[in-house]
Amino acid sequence: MEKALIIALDFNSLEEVTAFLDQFQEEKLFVKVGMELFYSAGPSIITEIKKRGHQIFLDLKLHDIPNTVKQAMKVLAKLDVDLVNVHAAGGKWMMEAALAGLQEGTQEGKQRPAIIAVTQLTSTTEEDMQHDQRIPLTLEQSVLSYATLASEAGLDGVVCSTHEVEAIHGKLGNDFLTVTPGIRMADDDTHDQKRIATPEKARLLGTNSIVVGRSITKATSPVEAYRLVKKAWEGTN
Ligand SMILES: O=C(O)c1cc(=O)[nH]c(=O)n1[C@@H]1O[C@H](COP(=O)(O)O)[C@@H](O)[C@H]1O
Repeated sequence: MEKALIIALDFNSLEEVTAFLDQFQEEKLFVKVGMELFYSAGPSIITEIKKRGHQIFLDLKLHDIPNTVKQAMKVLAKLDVDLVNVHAAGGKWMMEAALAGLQEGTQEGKQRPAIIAVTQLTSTTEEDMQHDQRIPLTLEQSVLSYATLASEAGLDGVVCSTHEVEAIHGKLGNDFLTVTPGIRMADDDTHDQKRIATPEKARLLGTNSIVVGRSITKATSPVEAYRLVKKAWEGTN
């Protein structure tokens, strides 16, 4: 997967998505469809976005017993998406089953969507993790351990914060994808995100792709905000 700036389309209707995308005219984007949009608009939202030529990260963060995740992935493979995800906390068998389902569901001659595992959410601090999940490790150790499991299961990469990217690439190589949300420009509201970085910092740390939602979608001018983030991410400012 090419390095990308992925816009999180956290809207709840096709109308809102269309109004947002129309502002970008012919420009081809990489967008993320998450739970809010998928649950409200249904699978046809994927066809609508694809018709416009955009790439899609379908972020449903599957986490269930291996058979359930495998069968769900088989169904998702029929949708024309480029990237999907699961929670690494579901374990290695579950991740192997997710990959197998995706492979089985992908039509012959078509490319299988890339699959990555969420490690520790970017809204989680080390203290939260140790207290709520009872994991007696540093946050980086936990992320690295989940990333190693995901790699052993044959997945293409992980969702993590920029703070763990160097450790992951150091252990698992630069081809193992790191997709990092929690991206904010220096003056932006951080909202519920805890492990954050600017797009410049993400680039310098070697992140493969960044995910940006509210800093673009809630901006007064989303197109202008997108251009600023893109320049910083690509190092062309
Ligand atoms: O899997 C994700 O995309 C994800 C994982 C994670 O650890 N943190 C995280 O914020 N996300 C998603 O990335 C997006 C970030 O949105 P903003 O905080 O608005 O930029 C949201 O759609 C989240 O669901």
